[in-house]
Amino acid sequence: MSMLARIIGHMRPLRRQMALGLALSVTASLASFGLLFLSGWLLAAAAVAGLGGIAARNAFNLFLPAVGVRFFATMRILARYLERLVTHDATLRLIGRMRAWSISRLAPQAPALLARQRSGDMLFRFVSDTDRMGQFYLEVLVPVASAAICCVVFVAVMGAFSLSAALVLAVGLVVCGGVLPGVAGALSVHAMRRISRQQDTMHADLTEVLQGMGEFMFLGAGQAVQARIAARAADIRTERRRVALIEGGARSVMTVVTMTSALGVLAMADMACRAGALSAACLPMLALGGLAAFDVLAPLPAAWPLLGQVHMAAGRVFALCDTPPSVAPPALTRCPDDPSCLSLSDIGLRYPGAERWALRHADLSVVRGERVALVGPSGAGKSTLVNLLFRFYDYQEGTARFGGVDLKDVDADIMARHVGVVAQDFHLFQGSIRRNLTIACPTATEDAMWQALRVARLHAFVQAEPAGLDTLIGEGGVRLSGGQARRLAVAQVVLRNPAWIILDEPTEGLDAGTEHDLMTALLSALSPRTTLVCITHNPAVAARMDRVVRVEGGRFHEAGRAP
Ligand SMILES: Nc1ncnc2c1ncn2[C@@H]1O[C@H](COP(=O)(O)OP(=O)(O)OP(=O)(O)O)[C@@H](O)[C@H]1O
Repeated sequence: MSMLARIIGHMRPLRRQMALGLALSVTASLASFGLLFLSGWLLAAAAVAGLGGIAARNAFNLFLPAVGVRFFATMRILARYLERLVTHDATLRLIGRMRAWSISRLAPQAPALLARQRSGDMLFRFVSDTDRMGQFYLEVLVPVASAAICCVVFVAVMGAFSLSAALVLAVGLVVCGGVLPGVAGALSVHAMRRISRQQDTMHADLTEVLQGMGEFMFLGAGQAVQARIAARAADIRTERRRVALIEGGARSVMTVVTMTSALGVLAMADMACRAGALSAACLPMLALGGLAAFDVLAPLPAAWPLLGQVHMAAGRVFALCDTPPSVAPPALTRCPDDPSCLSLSDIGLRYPGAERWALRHADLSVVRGERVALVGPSGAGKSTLVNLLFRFYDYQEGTARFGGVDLKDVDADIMARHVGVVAQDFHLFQGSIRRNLTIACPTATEDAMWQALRVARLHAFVQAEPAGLDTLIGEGGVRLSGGQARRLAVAQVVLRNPAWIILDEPTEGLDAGTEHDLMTALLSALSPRTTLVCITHNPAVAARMDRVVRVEGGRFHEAGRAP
């Protein structure tokens, strides 16, 4: 299916509102035309009445065009206002729908998707590309469809007075509405593509710079990055200038064609008048109508290049959203019978595109209430256990059962209900400590929040802050130290009180005293039924667990049990 057909498919639920928007746009343009058309008649009527005295005044109906002019003037204002209201509302709804749809398609692909894509790129897809796809209705479909409908009406009205004038008008409208914008669009397509590509990369670069500003500075790469972004911005400016020149040129030629056509219409009407087929009073009416007809074409030079942009944006969004998720969703979702035991048997997991197996012939069994330390060299496959449990990546060999059901039948939402994780690269959200705790557990009371902070040994710090729970922690928790941020992540999990807790290096960045206090508070706060898996390089933390499992060569090796 073509890109535009797919966008139109997304517009289907809004079709009534969109059709109303188009109808209002057509009404406003017809009213505009009618206004000038009748104004010509009114001018002629006034002139005749002025020149001819009472007899002429009586012979010429001044009242009808005057009423018509007022009617069309009011109609134009009203229809234009309502059109803006309806079409903009429909566009915003369409953009909202496109965004919701793309998020629903992308969510099952994360985080495998993020391993392949730059986050700035993704942001651009969500914001600019979906915006542009929404503009298809407002800035392409409505102007083009409205122009096509109105032009047929204008030519028909003109034809009722003079066929030759209508023919001249039709030729002018086709040249201005079809040929010139089409040529301008074709000439600018290359520049538009380049702008789009450069913008894409620039947004991704900018996001990377904002996220890793410190690292760029440490690596002495700040100036090189700035220069790269400036070069892209300059390239975009040059291409924009080219597009503006092409569009400006098209508009200038359109003005010439408009004037020539209006003169042509006047000439044809004059000939008809001389031949006695038309009254002289109709001449100003047809001349002004001929001019007014071209107003409806004004948005078209911008609409064609935008169509190209919409096509590109839709291509990118659909390509991303159509990528099948790296892990197929369960055909039939099942809830674990007892969400506190895990059994892995002969598991083999290889990341997409990787040569090596992260886990191979791996067996592990963890039962309710156990406290297990996962230790082992860096890159051995410890954190891969989390990816496997949440099925961020699929395992290719063996069987895994969680709470008695096959892991392939449990989706990430159900897993999140039972398992709380503090990942190695945990993320805190912009805003306050309260907001971060509320995201983890929306129903948590203030007392529960303080209790969780106490277990995570963060309460003293939060109490000392003037804003307490409302202390702002900045983007990603930048206003917290590394150890404070990690303890807040631990507090989030404690607050959720899941049946399973997995902590990846929970004490990283903590001094020995705080580390000891945190583990003591955590172990005594957990219910004996809660299972705890601690991934750690710290022997002191491992020593506090019931069992130590060593991960090496992609396998789990029993390394000791507490007496
Ligand atoms: N998303 C990924 N895509 C491809 N390969 C990955 C990915 N995540 C991890 N790996 C690879 O899988 C192997 C196991 O990684 P894992 O993160 O499980 O190690 P780890 O034991 O937790 O290491 P560390 O103690 O350093 O955190 C490594 O060789 C790593 O390069």
